[in-house]
Amino acid sequence: MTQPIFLIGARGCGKTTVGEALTRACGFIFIDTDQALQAKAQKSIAEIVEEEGWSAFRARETATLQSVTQPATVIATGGGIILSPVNRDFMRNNGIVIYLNAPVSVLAERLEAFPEEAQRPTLTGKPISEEVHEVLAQRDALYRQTAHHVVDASGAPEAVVREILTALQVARAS
Ligand SMILES: Nc1ncnc2c1ncn2[C@@H]1O[C@H](COP(=O)(O)OP(=O)(O)OP(=O)(O)O)[C@@H](O)[C@H]1O
Ligand SMILES: O=C(O)C1=C[C@@H](O)[C@@H](O)[C@H](O)C1
Ligand SMILES: [Mg+2]
Repeated sequence: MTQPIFLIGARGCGKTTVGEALTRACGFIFIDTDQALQAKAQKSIAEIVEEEGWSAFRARETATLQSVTQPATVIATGGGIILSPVNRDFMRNNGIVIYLNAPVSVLAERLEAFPEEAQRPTLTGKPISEEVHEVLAQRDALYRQTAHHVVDASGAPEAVVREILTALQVARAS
């Protein structure tokens, strides 16, 4: 199996962290759309949003998603990639989509410890745990409808990788 693997989920669910570990486990190449987009723009996401607005960021995100997609690649996406129907269809039709699902309390704890504001400018202007709650309520259904597999992402990265590999093997065997 060399189909690309897309990791989707809320900010802080571990797409980047788990994606790097999954890449090592399956011998694929790792790409992170947030990192690729910032490298191409030579600006942080916070700077892009400040100078060009969220809709320009979203357009860059769609172009990045399409340009990085290739076989044998684990693609960690930005938390809002599923907002666009074009992105949702693209991922479902061009690879295997895994939703890293974690409760608000776990997400908020991780984001409070590692806010990385240059990559995660505020979406609502509210405190982190309120924002995580509000944004996940709006997006959870979109993550679920886009995913081929939903995986519990609240454990350690190695445990999440094991769950993903199990889901992929079960899918291949059936
Ligand atoms: N499974 C995990 N267990 C414990 N800590 C984790 C886990 N996954 C990620 N973290 C920590 O939580 C923080 C956020 O993780 P990460 O950057 O991988 O999330 P993300 O889903 O890529 O977020 P974003 O959508 O903003 O890119 C990191 O500092 C990381 O060390
Ligand atoms: O949840 C979101 O909408 C975002 C998540 C980050 O990964 C970045 O893609 C950006 O900060 C937007
Ligand atoms: Mg990330």
